[in-house]
Amino acid sequence: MTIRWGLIGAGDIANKRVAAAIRDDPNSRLAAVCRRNEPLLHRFADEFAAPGRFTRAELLAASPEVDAVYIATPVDCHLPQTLAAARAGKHVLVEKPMALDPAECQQMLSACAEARDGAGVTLGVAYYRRFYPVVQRARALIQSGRLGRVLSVACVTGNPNRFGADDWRVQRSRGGGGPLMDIGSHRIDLFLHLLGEVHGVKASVIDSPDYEAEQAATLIMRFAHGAQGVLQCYFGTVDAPDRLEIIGTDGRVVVEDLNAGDLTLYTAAGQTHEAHPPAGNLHAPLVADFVAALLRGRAPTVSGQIGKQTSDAIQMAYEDAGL
Ligand SMILES: NC(=O)C1=CN([C@@H]2O[C@H](COP(=O)(O)OP(=O)(O)OC[C@H]3O[C@@H](n4cnc5c(N)ncnc54)[C@H](OP(=O)(O)O)[C@@H]3O)[C@@H](O)[C@H]2O)C=CC1
Ligand SMILES: O=C1CO[C@H](CO)[C@@H](O)[C@@H]1O
Repeated sequence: MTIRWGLIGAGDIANKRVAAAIRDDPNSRLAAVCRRNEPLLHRFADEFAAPGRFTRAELLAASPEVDAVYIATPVDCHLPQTLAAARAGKHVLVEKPMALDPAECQQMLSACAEARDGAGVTLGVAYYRRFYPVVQRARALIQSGRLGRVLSVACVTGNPNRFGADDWRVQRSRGGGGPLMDIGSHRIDLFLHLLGEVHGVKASVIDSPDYEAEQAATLIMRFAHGAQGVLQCYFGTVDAPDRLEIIGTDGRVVVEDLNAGDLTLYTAAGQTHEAHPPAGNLHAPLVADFVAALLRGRAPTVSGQIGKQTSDAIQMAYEDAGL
């Protein structure tokens, strides 16, 4: 069976990765695209050979030619567009962060559970970093006991863009926050994947002189087995740091650049280097996993419930920082 996708949002990430991931997936077809700018809509739909073209998300969602909707719009659109898709009985894979706050995530979960007269539709969130080979290797090292008792996982991330106040990513009403929402969210999902449930969050933020959202955020999180997660995230850095370090009582793992995938393992026996680069389009395993979930009747790896846990942690952080 082939999943006929409707893609809502045809901007940066749709153009760079999402449409190609759908086009290249053997069990998927890009059936329709939606954005409000009509000339750009046709240009995008022509490039990816999508027959259906819509300027209103609810019309795409209602199309009988669409089985599942991929939402790649600014964060404030995720809730209304998920509700429209769920009401039309369509499965939803939504970009990260899942929504502006946990209350919105809950509305999305409820709408998807109640869809199709209570039978429900599948909801997934695009935290694709779980599929990185280097992340899978780091998780296996933790689970094998090779690192001993894990004391902490730390991530540093930055985006060098100098965002202006008119960019949705730095407007609380449109992006929900700044770097914590935009790039910190990916790393919180990694912490959840590596360490389990979050038990508490302490946070501090630095305001930006140029826009409403924070420019920097530092979080210390407590996880289920007592380990801590330490997250630093920034907008306006000189380059794009993307570092992971795991410290255990018997071993330490350093991944200088998660997108490159080189891992160094330090143990009492010395250090070893391993290469686990991601293969091709980073969104391809995410789309393949969601399609497999639909075809096999299982939950996607990053379900809506899992995606909401990151939003819960972000809300705890903003509250602790007094925002
Ligand atoms: N997973 C990842 O690594 C990445 C994820 N993202 C996430 O993807 C999402 C989109 O980001 P990005 O592509 O950078 O954003 P852009 O601003 O580049 O693109 C947004 C797109 O959404 C469309 N859009 C906006 N409002 C509506 C609406 N009401 N109805 C239909 N279409 C609309 C815009 O077109 P128009 O104005 O014509 O409607 C545009 O095509 C965000 O959640 C972001 O966090 C982004 C980058 C990387
Ligand atoms: O990983 C990413 C790359 O940068 C983008 C812009 O800050 C993010 O939205 C995205 O999640």
